[in-house]
Amino acid sequence: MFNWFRRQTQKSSQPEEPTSTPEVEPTPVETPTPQTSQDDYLTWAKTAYKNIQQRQETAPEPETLDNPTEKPQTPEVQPQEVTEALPAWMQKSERLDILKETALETETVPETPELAFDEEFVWSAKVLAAQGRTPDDISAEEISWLKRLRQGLGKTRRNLVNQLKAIVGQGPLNQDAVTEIEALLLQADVGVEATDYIINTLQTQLREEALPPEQAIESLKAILRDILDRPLQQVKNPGFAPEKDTLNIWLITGVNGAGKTTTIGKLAHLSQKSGYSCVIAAADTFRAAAVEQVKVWGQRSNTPVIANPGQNTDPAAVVFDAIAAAQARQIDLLLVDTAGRLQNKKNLMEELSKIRRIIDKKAPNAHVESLLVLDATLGQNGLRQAEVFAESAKLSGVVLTKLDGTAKGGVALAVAQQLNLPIRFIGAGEGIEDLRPFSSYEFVEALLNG
Ligand SMILES: Nc1nc2c(ncn2[C@@H]2O[C@H](COP(=O)(O)OP(=O)(O)OP(=O)(O)O)[C@@H](O)[C@H]2O)c(=O)[nH]1
Repeated sequence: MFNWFRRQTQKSSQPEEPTSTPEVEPTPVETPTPQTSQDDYLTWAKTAYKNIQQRQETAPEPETLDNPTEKPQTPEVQPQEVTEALPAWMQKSERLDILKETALETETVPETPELAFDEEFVWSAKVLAAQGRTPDDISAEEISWLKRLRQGLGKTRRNLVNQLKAIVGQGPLNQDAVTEIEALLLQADVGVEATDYIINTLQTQLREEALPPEQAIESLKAILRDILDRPLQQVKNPGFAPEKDTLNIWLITGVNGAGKTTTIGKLAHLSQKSGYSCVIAAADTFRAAAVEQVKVWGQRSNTPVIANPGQNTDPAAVVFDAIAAAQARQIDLLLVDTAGRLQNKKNLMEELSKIRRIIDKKAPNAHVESLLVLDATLGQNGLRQAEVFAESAKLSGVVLTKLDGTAKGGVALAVAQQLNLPIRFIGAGEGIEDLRPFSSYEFVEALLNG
């Protein structure tokens, strides 16, 4: 079973436990170094492709959610019924119908995607090779995610980065170049603070030595990675895997529409397929439709949803029930959906601290994280909302959604620089597979080297 949460994504970091057992005989292929030629990368990619194909040929039937080959250890928790007294406006919800329809479609999404040996495969293989991976231990899933990430960031890359590369690649920065770069970064919602930092650092480096274009780009990449990774220096767990043998509780916050429900569904799916049992608490009781939507995603990800009947019930009571259910079944991860649309900061703060109190009382040894879901398409406006949540919710990280199709992918840098919060997961599509743990290395490569 491939553990997405413990995947090795940086050259320096080691996985804490083996991510997968290679089923093919290892083929000796040199790990590429920064000086590696395109030919060597191509050889590496071809070997990786062959290995993936061999593994797929020998693998059992692809797992589907309808017919899992390895049943996730989810308990038979019966969620309390919520449906009996739906208000008329909700019963007619077209959005809900669409969600339900698409839920059925995605139930048969195969675990192992078909891959073509194309330019995107080679690019993805190169990103993995540069992180010290070997062609024997990479999976089709990883390649497929990198392809999606690269495609998702295409708009930002085209709008911002190609021009940026052209300017930075020219050598020492004159004042005109600085002004141009500044404008480009601000347009991509990188934010004033991160933009200033990038320009000052670049200028210092390029003033000290006139770097050839390729090296200048490498410098730029290092600066961006540094911004994205800096918030991790102050956290205890640079990785973000649920701890084994303890209850992990992740509070998912964010304004409605940011992609909270979708993120919960995708996270539940990701944890099940990475070997962690999961339960969802539908504690966004402010809106009855939110509970229904979470239940649809519970079905999609084969994850039990704990909910209370009726509208406007006490979210803390739902969390209480969900903790009891999770403890009884020794669940690894409890995902808590919280209400986003509370009238003011005071209400939000009160509700979140009430949930925290319940957790402290009922599960004092639980490992609690609080993740803010942010819509990347909102750019700087999203950050202002984030500040309210940051004050209310003791946030430990951000999930950046909707990176696909936006030209504002630069907001990731603003999140790290302005909020000083690590990005933990990114969403690059509406499907259940379109969310993965964040890697600054892969993000910057997809942004600058696509
Ligand atoms: N393109 C794209 N769309 C996304 C992504 N994540 C979520 N969405 C879409 O964003 C819309 C809102 O997502 P929800 O998960 O319902 O958002 P929410 O924050 O729970 O908001 P409410 O449903 O209003 O409670 C849906 O149409 C999702 O399909 C993403 O990564 N990419």
